[in-house]
Amino acid sequence: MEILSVRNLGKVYKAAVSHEALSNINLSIEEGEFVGIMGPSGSGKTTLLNMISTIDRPTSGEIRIGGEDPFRLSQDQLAMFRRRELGFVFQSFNLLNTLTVKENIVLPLALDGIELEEMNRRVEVLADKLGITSILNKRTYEISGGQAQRTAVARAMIHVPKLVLADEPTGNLDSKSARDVMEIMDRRNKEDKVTMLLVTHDPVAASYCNRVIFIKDGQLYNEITSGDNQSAFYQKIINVLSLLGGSGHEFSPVRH
Ligand SMILES: Nc1ncnc2c1ncn2[C@@H]1O[C@H](COP(=O)(O)OP(=O)(O)OP(=O)(O)O)[C@@H](O)[C@H]1O
Repeated sequence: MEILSVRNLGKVYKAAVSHEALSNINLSIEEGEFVGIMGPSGSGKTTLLNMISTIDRPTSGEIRIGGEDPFRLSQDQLAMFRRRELGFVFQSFNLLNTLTVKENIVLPLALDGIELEEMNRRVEVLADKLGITSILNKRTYEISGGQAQRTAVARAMIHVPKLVLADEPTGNLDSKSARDVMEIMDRRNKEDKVTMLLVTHDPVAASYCNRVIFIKDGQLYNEITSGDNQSAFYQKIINVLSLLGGSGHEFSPVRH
């Protein structure tokens, strides 16, 4: 089943000088896929993710998530749609530091009026899978960056969304924690069939995906799919990145 469909998508930022950040983007993501988006700085990755997240509106074209066009919904319906159908993982974790780890994770369920017992049951199962059971009652300032990101992954998945969107989820992590987080996302994708879309500069993170889509200057540039061998896929990613070019920090240092 197709979870995400993007058709002829375009985005123009209107300012004193208008800027066409994306043009004619077409892509489709099937249920259970784990897809990466890569491209040089300024190529339009965040713009694309913001529109799929429904945070920003396209200038042209169409986005459908689970068959629904979110931009046709009213403000209230859209807020509910985001809360129920999407899960978000950001580079900066976006956890509320007055709450405990557990309270952060159950927040989407609490907002939806799910009963306490059911919330506890779900959080226990997920915390066990993500290896964060022992920190559930800690405040977020008492945990490490890697633990914070695992907490954010749990929060993004607790309500079983149709699509989890991740923007540089390993951006603020050391290489060991980055791998841990990617392995956790990979396992949830494989075992629970969570559909995930990830924007990243990090070829190691991207090598966990089934498919990586490259964009350049606001247009689709190339797409590669993973075989069974993650190291070979990593090398394929590096090869496309070197063809794509780029001005600097975005493809280095290579953490391998
Ligand atoms: N709100 C905005 N107003 C005007 N131009 C914008 C706005 N947001 C982004 N842009 C421009 O659109 C282009 C794409 O930006 P975007 O942030 O999507 O790139 P990116 O690929 O995510 O870059 P990075 O990897 O550096 O985060 C850039 O040229 C950027 O300057």
